Amino acid sequence: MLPTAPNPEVSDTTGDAQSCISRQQKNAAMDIKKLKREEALEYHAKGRPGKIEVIPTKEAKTQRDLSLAYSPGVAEPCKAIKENPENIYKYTTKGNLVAVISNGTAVLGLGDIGPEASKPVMEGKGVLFKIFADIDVFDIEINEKDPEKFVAIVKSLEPTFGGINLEDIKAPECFYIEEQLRKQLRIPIMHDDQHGTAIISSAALLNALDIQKKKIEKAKFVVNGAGAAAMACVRLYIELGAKYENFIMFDKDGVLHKGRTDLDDLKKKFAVDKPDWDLAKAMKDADVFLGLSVGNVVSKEMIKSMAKNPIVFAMANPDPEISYEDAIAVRKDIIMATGRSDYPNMVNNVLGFPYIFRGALDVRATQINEAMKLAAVKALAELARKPVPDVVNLAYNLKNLTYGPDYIIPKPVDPRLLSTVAPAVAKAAIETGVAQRTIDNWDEYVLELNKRLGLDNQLMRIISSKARRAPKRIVFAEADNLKIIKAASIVYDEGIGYPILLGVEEDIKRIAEENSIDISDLPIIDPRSDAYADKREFYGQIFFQKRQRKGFNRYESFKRMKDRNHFGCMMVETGDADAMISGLTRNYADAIKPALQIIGTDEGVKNIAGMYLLLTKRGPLFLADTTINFNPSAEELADITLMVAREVRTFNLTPRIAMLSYSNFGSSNSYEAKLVAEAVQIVKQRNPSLIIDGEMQASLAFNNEILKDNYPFSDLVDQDVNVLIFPNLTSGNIAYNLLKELGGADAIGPILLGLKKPVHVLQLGSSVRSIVNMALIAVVDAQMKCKLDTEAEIQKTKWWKKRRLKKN
Ligand SMILES: NC(=O)C1=CN([C@@H]2O[C@H](COP(=O)(O)OP(=O)(O)OC[C@H]3O[C@@H](n4cnc5c(N)ncnc54)[C@H](OP(=O)(O)O)[C@@H]3O)[C@@H](O)[C@H]2O)C=CC1
Ligand SMILES: CC(=O)C(=O)O
Ligand SMILES: [Mg+2]
Repeated sequence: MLPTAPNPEVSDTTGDAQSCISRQQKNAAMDIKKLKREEALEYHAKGRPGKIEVIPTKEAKTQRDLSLAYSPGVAEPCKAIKENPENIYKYTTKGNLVAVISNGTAVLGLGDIGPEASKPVMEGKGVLFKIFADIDVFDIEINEKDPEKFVAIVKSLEPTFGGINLEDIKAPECFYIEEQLRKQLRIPIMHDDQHGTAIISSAALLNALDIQKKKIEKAKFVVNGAGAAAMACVRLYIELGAKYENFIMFDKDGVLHKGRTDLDDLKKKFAVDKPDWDLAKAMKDADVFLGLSVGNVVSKEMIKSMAKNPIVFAMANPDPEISYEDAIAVRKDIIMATGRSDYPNMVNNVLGFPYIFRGALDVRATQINEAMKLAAVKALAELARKPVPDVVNLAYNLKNLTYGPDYIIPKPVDPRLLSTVAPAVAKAAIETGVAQRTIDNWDEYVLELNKRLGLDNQLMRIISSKARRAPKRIVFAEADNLKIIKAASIVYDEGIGYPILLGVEEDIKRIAEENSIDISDLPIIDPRSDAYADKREFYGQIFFQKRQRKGFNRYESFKRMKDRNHFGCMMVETGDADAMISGLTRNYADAIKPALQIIGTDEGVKNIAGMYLLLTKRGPLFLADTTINFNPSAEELADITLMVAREVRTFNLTPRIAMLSYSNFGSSNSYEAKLVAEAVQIVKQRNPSLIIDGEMQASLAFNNEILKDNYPFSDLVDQDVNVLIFPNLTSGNIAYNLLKELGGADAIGPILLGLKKPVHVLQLGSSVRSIVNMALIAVVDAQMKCKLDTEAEIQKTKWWKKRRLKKN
């Protein structure tokens, strides 16, 4: 059976906006839960072990570079800094470098697992600093529990860093450590588990109280955990108006009560006269539960007993005090948040530390003070009440995320976080006199912040969200290959598409089993088996009709259907699938032939072409033709350019095209140079509004100053070129491979342009990641090409939804 059977019983995720959000988010949660231990370990181990590396920012290639970077040149900045220590910010990385420092005594909710075992978390924080705020990080794990000695070690690191993020250090030592370092150092210090958590949860709390129509002064709080995070949260809530007497706190030995002799001074402040109270008793009629302790210590009954419209922040990581599902199952009127990214309302300090440090570093603040923290709270709370940009909805596969019970705090991928929170923090630092630098032009500062985020990250997010919004059925023609099986299972688990595996069932299942990959949900089709004789017959007939006067007789036509590439293409052609991916194990020309014979080119397209998308540091770059046309004529080159321009627009980008050659604007009279110039003219005639110029050398395309000075007439002056069209296949292919291998750019492709339906052919030996990327492109391509919003299309995918629901 082929996966075409629609199933009308399966209901779609419609309903009112709220239930739609919850449902979609829950499905996303199910996908993430499938993350296996092995996957997490493989992620960390593969390639260069760990998650971060150091990359030089200056050229260091020639003898002269080396003399500048190191001895003798390096002595000059040394002397300049000796003369004026402020110069350290001018000549070194200090101003953008933060230390993430831990002794491993309170790592997530895992407890005292030691400095070595804390390193993956600290590296992870480094990654988040970088991707969300462009801050560089050294993670430092220190084998020292004694607070005095720990302070001395960290203090000695001040010359290196612009700021220090203390992390996962247990209470009460963390209080003393932070206090001492704040007193002794002149750079911003923040214990993230205390203040990052307090800031984020305060913003979420203000919004949750607003939605639940509760007043902070009247709210009754139960706090489980009395450590670093819990104490800082409670203190900030009190600053925001909560009352001391409305808190009851628990540590691992039970309620903090006045009869206990083991309490430190801070805990004593929250001790109550209720020695016989347990968590269950305290939860009755409470308005707010705050969990910063360990996983699974709160029961459904406790949640049931809370006051009307309860607020539950179960923030222990990785497992919350009570699961999202259990909490919402017993209370319809609840606002529920966890520290996890896979449920609604992620209340996690990742929403704060990158932006708080960005703001503090940019004005060279000497500390992170209360005003800066409160500014961050306000900025975050207000941001959640504003309309959500499409890119956030897309990233979470949602239609319309709006302020309400399931959205009380911005999502971590929200690009506005950086440009909202960092300026708020920087302004507060300036106003309270702890900034050593000021910012005069705030608009310019916001532009600068946005630039730091980099377009390439966002582009992949957009593509992946677009794909996940309407997943399509993808045939993988070479499914007896481990890389394909791995990629197909990722495609399925991440909701990118619905893979169909072609090949011998036994072989595919064996490979999957040997490598512990769960493909039990994925249909396997063996085109050679008797079970598909009817399909072969049906496809063979169509193939024969298409090719009978093009060299194929009846016998050959039917025989071809045993070949997986032909069978897969026929599936796409007849609507039994939406896209095909092949080519991992075959040469490119062989893999592409069936697609041309069966699917053919789009209306008005004479020749197909191949394009690569390179994710470079300066943004996405599209290169064509890299795979198909050996020596295109001027007319053909123009066709290729127009196809590329169309495709680039599907990524929501404006194409800015440089037509490359070895000469600049007629500087050579050769046939090759003139051909490119002619192609430019043809394109300009056919689409006068396109931003395009040439013929030009590649270096000119990226050197605006030289272009402006020497060729001020060019359409590309002051344009960021993002498309390179090559004069022939040789140059295109060589350039793409060089950029990929030596330039370190991530490459996605080759993306086939001009076919009527999406078939994509991988390069021999592509990695799992590039296969998944290709699947993303194939799904987006299929969405454009098969009018996905028709009822028939929706019906086709329901078949799959039913499988997924059954499985989960
Ligand atoms: N979502 C987020 O952004 C964040 C979440 N967290 C999470 O909060 C938790 C605590 O972290 P942190 O404050 O840094 O760690 P600490 O070690 O400083 O504090 C842990 C606290 O939990 C208490 N505790 C342990 N077991 C229980 C229990 N069964 N019942 C009640 N209390 C218990 C401890 O009691 P005792 O004092 O007696 O030892 C201590 O007070 C972790 O799970 C962490 O992942 C932390 C920071 C941010
Ligand atoms: C999020 C975090 O910092 C923690 O769980 O410790
Ligand atoms: Mg932490």
